[in-house]
Amino acid sequence: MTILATEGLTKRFPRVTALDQLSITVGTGVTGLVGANGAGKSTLIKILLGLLPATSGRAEVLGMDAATRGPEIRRVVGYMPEHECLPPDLSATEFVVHMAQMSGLPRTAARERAADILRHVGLHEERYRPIGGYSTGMRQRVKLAQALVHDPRLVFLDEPTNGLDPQGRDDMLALIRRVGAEFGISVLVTSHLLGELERVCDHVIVIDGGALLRSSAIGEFTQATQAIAVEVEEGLEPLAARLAELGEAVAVQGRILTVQVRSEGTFDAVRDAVCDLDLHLVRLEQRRGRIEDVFKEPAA
Ligand SMILES: Nc1ncnc2c1ncn2[C@@H]1O[C@H](COP(=O)(O)OP(=O)(O)OP(=O)(O)O)[C@@H](O)[C@H]1O
Repeated sequence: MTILATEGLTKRFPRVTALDQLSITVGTGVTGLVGANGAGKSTLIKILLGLLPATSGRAEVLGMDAATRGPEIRRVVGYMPEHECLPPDLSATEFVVHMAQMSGLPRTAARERAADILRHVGLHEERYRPIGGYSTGMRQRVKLAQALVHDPRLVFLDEPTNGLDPQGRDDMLALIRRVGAEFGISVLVTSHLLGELERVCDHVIVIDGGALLRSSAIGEFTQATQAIAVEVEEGLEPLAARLAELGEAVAVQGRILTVQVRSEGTFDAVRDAVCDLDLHLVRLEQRRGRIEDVFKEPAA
């Protein structure tokens, strides 16, 4: 089922083309939107919400034209903006209750719903304290809670892991996975890091300079960008030669041999070659794809 689609979507600012003839289709589940800073991710989200007019082309969300039906779209879509937007003097509870009421819930229902959602995102006693004293991780959770409080069908999360430490990132990614899997809400989440989106997304769209670079199910993506790094005490060259003979794509970089994962058999081939040549293995690890690698791949 199509959740949103764009066709030839273009947005020109006076000095820059932020979106350039972008045509994408997004289905249910968790979809990652990846691109370097300035690639046009936030601009796309604002157009989809009906907050910014496109220069040309079309954008549709849940079957509604974003150019004319922004308020209706915003009623059923949650939005977690990238930038800091929280009132420091209010508590998380006061703020999220307010946002729930703004979306039309009566006060009692708004209070109940806010308490539930704040618990789901992992804010407990601290939800009664002013937001001004919160850590970045807590603030990101409040932003996520307000995006979910009106029980949307779809949420747009703009760089939700920004500014978080590694543990905070992992927690936020796990939360995003739960939003998609347990709450059944479709998610469009942006990041400039492909590696972190790989862990939570069903589908990934990569944009660069406002244009589509690639759109694939996550399986195809990781396969295209996966590699194994092998280090042995001695005998890296013979190992590389053996694997090349077997048809594997290998590259030696210093003490590390990189083998592209082209099929499930690649892991076995590396293991068997190391055994056959009687080499001492120091390291065998999976390399995650980096966005730079994807940028070198032709668009699918
Ligand atoms: N209101 C605006 N006026 C002029 N230029 C803008 C405006 N909004 C965005 N841009 C420009 O459009 C391009 C795309 O910006 P956008 O914020 O969509 O990128 P992004 O992929 O979300 O990156 P980031 O994560 O850094 O925000 C950038 O070159 C940006 O400077």
